[in-house]
Amino acid sequence: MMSSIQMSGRDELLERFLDASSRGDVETVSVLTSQSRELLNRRGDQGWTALMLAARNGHYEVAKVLLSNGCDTSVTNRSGQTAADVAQFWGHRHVVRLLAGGCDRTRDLRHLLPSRAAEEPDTYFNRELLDRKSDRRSDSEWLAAKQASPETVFLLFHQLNPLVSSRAEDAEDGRPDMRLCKLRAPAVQELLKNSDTVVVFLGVEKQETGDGLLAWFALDTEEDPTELLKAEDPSCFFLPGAMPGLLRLSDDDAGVVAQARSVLAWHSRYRFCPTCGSSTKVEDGGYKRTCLRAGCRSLQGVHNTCYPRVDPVVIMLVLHPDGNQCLLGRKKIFPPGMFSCLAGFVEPGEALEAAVRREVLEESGVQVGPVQYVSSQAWPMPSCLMIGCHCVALTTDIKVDESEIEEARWFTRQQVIDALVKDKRAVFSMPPRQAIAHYLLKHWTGFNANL
Ligand SMILES: NC(=O)C1=CN([C@@H]2O[C@H](COP(=O)(O)OP(=O)(O)OC[C@H]3O[C@@H](n4cnc5c(N)ncnc54)[C@H](OP(=O)(O)O)[C@@H]3O)[C@@H](O)[C@H]2O)C=CC1
Ligand SMILES: [Mg+2]
Ligand SMILES: [Mg+2]
Ligand SMILES: [Mg+2]
Ligand SMILES: [Zn+2]
Repeated sequence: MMSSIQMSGRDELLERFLDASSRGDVETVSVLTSQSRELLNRRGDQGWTALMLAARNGHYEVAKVLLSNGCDTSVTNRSGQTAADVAQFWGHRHVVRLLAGGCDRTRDLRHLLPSRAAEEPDTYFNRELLDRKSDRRSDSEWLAAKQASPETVFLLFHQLNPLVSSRAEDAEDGRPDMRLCKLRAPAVQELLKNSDTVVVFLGVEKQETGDGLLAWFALDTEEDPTELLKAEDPSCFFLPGAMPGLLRLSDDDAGVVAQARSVLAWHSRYRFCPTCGSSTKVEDGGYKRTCLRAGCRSLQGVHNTCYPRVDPVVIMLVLHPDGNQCLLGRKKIFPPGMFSCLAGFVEPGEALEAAVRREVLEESGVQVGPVQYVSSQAWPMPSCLMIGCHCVALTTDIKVDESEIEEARWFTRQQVIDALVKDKRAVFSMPPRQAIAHYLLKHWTGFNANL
């Protein structure tokens, strides 16, 4: 008898508590909460908690009192909805934001990520001019015949700098003003005779010509071949330095250079077997180096020492939780005034999302919540794959890692737009249009700006 009276007393208290929450009666909710904390997360007959009822009716102040008393935001009703889901469904955005601040912010912050672009961006270095024809790489007879063919195109590199000629007439701001020199077999005969010269098969032109498939190869020489090339176009020269020289090509040439330079750079650094130090032989049209020592471990099982390497790098535009600012940093080596996205190498045993969070925290002290992949870019310096992401910050205080970054700052959307259009009010300058950082910024501003 006693216990049933106690039970009904408790139920009555719960009824009053839920009713007050539902009506937005802050005072009653506060008083009852201080009397009995166990009411906070209890469900009523319908399976709803006080927080859900407050969320249903958009009672912000009630939700605040409940949260400040330690109410659990992860409790669900019979349909599996949290209070935040209820507030979201009924369109009470201020309550959604309040609840997101309490427990699972990730869900709400996701809304700040731009939606995917309708089309894949045609990013510099990504153009696939040639068909790589990887099935032909193991056909040494076919490759030899192609190398002897007078039609075949050879791209020459000297210490990884491509042979180019200048198109002075195009030397306007930002326009490509360098074109690759396409040599034919006689010009590279002497170099091909040298057994140290590595020749990489790049692929064939997508359009067939009269004699069938037109093949392209690339080779790199350590020795300066200028003497050998005297008979060729005297205006050709080796484009010095990776940056910014490699950004001066046409999109078609840049795509071929991305492929050729990365593979050639690998050959120049991996002459010997990385497992046992023995000599290696070049196979598969320059796409493989196999150890010559019988029994070497590199010849067994899955291994990554025989094939050209690619280093994944995450590059991310970090968005402020207010949705209107983004985090950019500058390295000492950047041109004055330029700020760009933070970036860093993915480490072994790390997912992309974890790499994004770690690198942003290391370089800026900012904690990152949701991460979204956007698009990628080959970056042949020497063989990075830039993996472009947008992500949203959970914290906003900046503490720069000075060994990597000189300065990092939040910039508003308007400031990014000013920099994009090179307005005179611009407070920083954009990374070059050829860099995926530029695209990540541009795509973000296009998201809901009335450009
Ligand atoms: N396309 C674009 O828009 C952009 C491209 N990038 C490219 O991204 C790459 C990486 O960015 P970054 O910020 O430098 O990277 P991190 O932030 O990871 O830091 C670079 C440091 O990591 C070390 N490091 C070098 N190579 C590797 C590797 N393979 N794996 C792990 N750590 C390594 C080096 O240290 P130590 O010198 O002490 O050995 C280097 O100074 C760069 O090559 C850069 O050119 C960067 C920004 C924009
Ligand atoms: Mg770093
Ligand atoms: Mg970095
Ligand atoms: Mg790093
Ligand atoms: Zn070996």
